[in-house]
Amino acid sequence: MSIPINLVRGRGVGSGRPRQDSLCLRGADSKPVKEEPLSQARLFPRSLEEGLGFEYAMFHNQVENRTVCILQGGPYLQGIPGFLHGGAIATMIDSTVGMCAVLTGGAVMTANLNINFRRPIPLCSVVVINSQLDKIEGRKLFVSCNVQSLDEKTLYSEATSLFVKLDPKKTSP
Ligand SMILES: CCCCCCCC(=O)SCCNC(=O)CCNC(=O)[C@H](O)C(C)(C)COP(=O)(O)OP(=O)(O)OC[C@H]1O[C@@H](n2cnc3c(N)ncnc32)[C@H](O)[C@@H]1OP(=O)(O)O
Repeated sequence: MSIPINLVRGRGVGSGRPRQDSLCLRGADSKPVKEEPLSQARLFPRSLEEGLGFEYAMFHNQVENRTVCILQGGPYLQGIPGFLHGGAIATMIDSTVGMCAVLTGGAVMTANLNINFRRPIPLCSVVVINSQLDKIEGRKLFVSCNVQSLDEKTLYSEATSLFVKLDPKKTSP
């Protein structure tokens, strides 16, 4: 039986154009004091020049509630010389499990993200992030993932996450 795999979008999600609906946070307590668009705002993984940062494509399986990301981290994402920065890995893990949660549950936000970094990821290598929805409890979606080499011989990272569906009765971010 063939399983439908939907291409979410090549080279990241979103158009790459600046968003017009962001809020500006000002003041010592960082509370939003005035709503105004940030014309330069753009999706974080899309914020670096092509080929230098996050190069990725995501695929979502609606039947199995799984999202797969093929990722190549470019030279601007270096942490320890020759290897990807842990924050860059966390960004793409959050984005992949987030995509899985959004396509399953709609408007959600990351409430918790736990990552075990098992092996360093060589800069500019291609890795696969496999995520799946584990369970739903009320507004809570639990999504886990692993990061592996293309040949599946190397396990680079594992993560678990909790996403919470936004409550329309509460103030949305
Ligand atoms: C497509 C693109 C994908 C992009 C992916 C990237 C997504 C992101 O990075 S989002 C940015 C990072 N996340 C944030 O900034 C979120 C900040 N946190 C918040 O806004 C809120 O805490 C939010 C929305 C997560 C939950 O708030 P709220 O709706 O008030 O939920 P609340 O009523 O407190 O809790 C709901 C349930 O979740 C549980 N819960 C909430 N937070 C946590 C937590 N951190 N750990 C464990 N459980 C939690 C509560 O215990 C409660 O459980 P139960 O229903 O069993 O009693």
